[in-house]
Amino acid sequence: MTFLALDVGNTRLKWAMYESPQLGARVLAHGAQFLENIETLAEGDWAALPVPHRMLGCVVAGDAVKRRVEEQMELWDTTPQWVVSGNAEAGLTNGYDHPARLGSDRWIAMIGALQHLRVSGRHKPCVVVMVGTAVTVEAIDASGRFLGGIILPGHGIMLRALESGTAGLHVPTGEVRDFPTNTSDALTSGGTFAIAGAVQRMVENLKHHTGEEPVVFMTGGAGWKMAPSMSVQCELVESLIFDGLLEIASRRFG
Ligand SMILES: Nc1ncnc2c1ncn2[C@@H]1O[C@H](COP(=O)(O)OP(=O)(O)O)[C@@H](O)[C@H]1O
Ligand SMILES: CC(C)(COP(=O)(O)O)[C@@H](O)C(=O)NCCC(=O)O
Ligand SMILES: [K+]
Repeated sequence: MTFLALDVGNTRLKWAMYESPQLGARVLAHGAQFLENIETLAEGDWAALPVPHRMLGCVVAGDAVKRRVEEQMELWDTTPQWVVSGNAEAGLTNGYDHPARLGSDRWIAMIGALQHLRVSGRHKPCVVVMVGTAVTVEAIDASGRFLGGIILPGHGIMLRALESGTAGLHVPTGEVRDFPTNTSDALTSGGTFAIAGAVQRMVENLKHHTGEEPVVFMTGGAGWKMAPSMSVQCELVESLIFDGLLEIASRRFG
């Protein structure tokens, strides 16, 4: 029973086709497209794929984008199913004031993180960092309760905000340096330290709250860029959202 997993963020649509909707299922094909290229999927990347029997996805890019994705899925007669954040799912409980208002990508990445903790036999609090268009940093206690999380701008938005709000900050991308001595390095290091510092703060908050050192997972399109600059130890798991989608799919369709 083939299974298509979709993660539609504010910059890119990421997809993966699996042999079955089960944890550990073999990946048959995967890819990513910028949102402006969604219309190429049915006649491009997806044209030669086997028909997915089931589909599960998350979309945080708005209803218009969701409709454009569903149009491409008309290639098959597979019903699109989109995850929404709830009160509880797959061992995770939601501490948000309005659970359904939590971004579904955040909810699913946390479910993926709990799955990683389970298979490695660790019963610990964890922090989940997603570095995409925006950056999110979530805190989960050892019982699987999502306590809360923060949202900050990603690298691109930080740079664009500074460029558009100032006269003198139109410069090429720089390097991350401890003590930047030019504008390019100052901007690149500033963005990187903002994210690394926010994660460190959340780790401290959670450690203080639970009395235990949390496990830190990081994911998202720009996760690899942040990894060398993190000030706390963290595990880079590129597939966290897909692992979460597979976990949910296993329970719903498996
Ligand atoms: N090859 C790449 N293509 C697109 N974005 C990339 C790439 N490598 C790194 N990035 C960074 O990742 C971010 C997009 O990550 P992604 O996880 O796709 O975001 P979202 O889930 O919000 O769509 C971009 O802002 C960019 O900084
Ligand atoms: C925080 C987000 C913008 C992250 O989006 P992304 O960077 O993955 O494109 C998204 O999860 C979202 O729109 N959340 C809804 C608000 C909330 O989670 O509180
Ligand atoms: K995302």
